[in-house]
Amino acid sequence: MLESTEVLTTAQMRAIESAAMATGQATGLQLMERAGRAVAGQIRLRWPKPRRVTVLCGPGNNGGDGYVVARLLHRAGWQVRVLGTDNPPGPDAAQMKRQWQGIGRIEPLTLAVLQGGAEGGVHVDAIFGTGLTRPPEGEVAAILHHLGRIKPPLVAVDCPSGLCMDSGALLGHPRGGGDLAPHANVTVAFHRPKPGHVIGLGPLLCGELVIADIGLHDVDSAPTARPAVIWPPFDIPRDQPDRPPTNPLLKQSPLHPHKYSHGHALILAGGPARGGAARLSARAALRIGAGLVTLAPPAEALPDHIGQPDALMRRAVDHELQETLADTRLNAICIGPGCGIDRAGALLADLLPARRATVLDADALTALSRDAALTAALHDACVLTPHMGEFARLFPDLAERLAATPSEGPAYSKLDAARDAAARCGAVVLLKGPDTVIAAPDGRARIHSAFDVPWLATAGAGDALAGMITGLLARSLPPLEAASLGTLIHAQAARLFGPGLIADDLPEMIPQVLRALQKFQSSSSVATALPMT
Ligand SMILES: NC(=O)C1=CN([C@@H]2O[C@H](COP(=O)(O)OP(=O)(O)OC[C@H]3O[C@@H](n4cnc5c(N)ncnc54)[C@H](O)[C@@H]3O)[C@@H](O)[C@H]2O)[C@@H](O)CC1
Ligand SMILES: Nc1ncnc2c1ncn2[C@@H]1O[C@H](COP(=O)(O)OP(=O)(O)O)[C@@H](O)[C@H]1O
Ligand SMILES: [K+]
Repeated sequence: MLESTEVLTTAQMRAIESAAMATGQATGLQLMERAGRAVAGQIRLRWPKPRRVTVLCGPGNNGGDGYVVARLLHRAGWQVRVLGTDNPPGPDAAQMKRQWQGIGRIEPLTLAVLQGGAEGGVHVDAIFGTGLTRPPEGEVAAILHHLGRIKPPLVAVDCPSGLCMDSGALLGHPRGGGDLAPHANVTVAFHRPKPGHVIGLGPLLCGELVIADIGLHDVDSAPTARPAVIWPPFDIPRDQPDRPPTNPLLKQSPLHPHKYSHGHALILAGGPARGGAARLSARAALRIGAGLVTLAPPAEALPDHIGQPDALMRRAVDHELQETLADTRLNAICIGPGCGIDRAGALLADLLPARRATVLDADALTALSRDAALTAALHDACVLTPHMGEFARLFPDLAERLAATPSEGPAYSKLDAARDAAARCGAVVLLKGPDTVIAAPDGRARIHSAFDVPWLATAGAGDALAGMITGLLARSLPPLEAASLGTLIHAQAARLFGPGLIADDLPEMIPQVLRALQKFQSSSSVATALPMT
């Protein structure tokens, strides 16, 4: 069972550590001992019988953790080999290094020495952690490349070395490239995950991520703008002022709720023979709990939409929306899926000034990217749901920064890009992918990691997501919450269905996800995470 948690940037983590030390909560040495103990403990949990281990120690405090791991595994009967850099480390790491030197020797951290040892055994990567500022080079780069090639059982201390923990990028490597970087079986990180553990290459390179408690809870008063991560498989964050929403099915606002108090979603569809995408959105909006859903194609395409589901209402909307929007009960609009770019542009010109809660997806995003006046009319009740291609059309400079090979840390991240985009356009931006980042204009952000459901990348999945978010907006959830909960339910629906999923299955899985959420909420008052099997 995983719980949602906050993600801290490396700067925030350093601030917390400094505060802990400054207030006398813990010394640096104690924190390092706890960090090393946590890693050694995880290793012994996985390999209970002592065996050979090679600990690779870098020049900073990450290396200091490595010397602690070496000492504790030696004490537990392991056959420990240590390779380390010969620089003078900071005082805490120096102390840990001396303690190890009282037990065993330190061989130079070079590829030749590493290859010269007996093969096999567990490897511990304690070369670089949060202090990585530039791409590894020379001997260290050669060692990391070698580890990526031979793939030994590898335990990473805080992160696989070379990974930028703020972005999930490998410094010095083109984005997305990392075939020969170390792939850890398990990464033991401290106190809280960092963005790089859950976005970019992080999930690929970290393996199983274990967050170890090193006693920093009492000083957790990090600076502002903390993103909350929403983990798979499913969870409800707690103790957070910006916690994701409670299940709208349980939200009984008026005394005698009726369908209109559950909102009325309008899904704007496109011309003849292109209505499938909008129907998927409409079905998802209905299933997620909008009181009413109206599908609105142009008159000539209305006949395309006869048939199931009967719960869906249909009405023709041709070129203008003002008359339709005069019905103020229409409180959430979805525009884009299968809409056609020209039609989306024309309708947006009416829609955006009305300042109704709106999801803009697909063709609506392309229309936006072609018309600066439309972009200027975006407002804080809008949710934009671009994939990376659409994002690049809307925010080319941000996409370019995100695509550039990072030469120094902290590298520009998907989290930075979504936040910058949201601040710039004044709307919630949901940047899709296996690592979906959702950001609000005020800097609040959520990461939803769905690397475990690659089958969600299927045609029409985005249309279903747009519909889910629209349905939640109709239920009066604020835009950031609707986008977050929609993303969560979307991925969980895919997870429950399993491989073989097509987008049509997603709306049909929603009841099962909602039932689990409802059961959890009625039994535990949002205090603990939902166990999902
Ligand atoms: N600060 C603390 O109190 C704690 C820190 N801990 C550990 O300390 C780590 C952070 O320690 P540091 O800040 O010392 O940083 P690191 O140990 O990650 O490495 C920083 C060192 O490497 C050098 N360096 C950076 N990039 C390099 C490159 N490409 N090539 C060669 N040298 C490079 C830096 O100049 C610095 O000397 C964490 O990841 C964690 O493992 C833990 O012990 C818990 C407590
Ligand atoms: N590798 C992946 N693993 C998990 N989810 C993914 C992956 N790639 C994409 N997704 C998700 O699948 C959905 C695809 O949406 P989108 O790209 O808009 O597709 P479409 O336009 O065909 O509907 C998004 O929710 C996205 O976050
Ligand atoms: K490391």
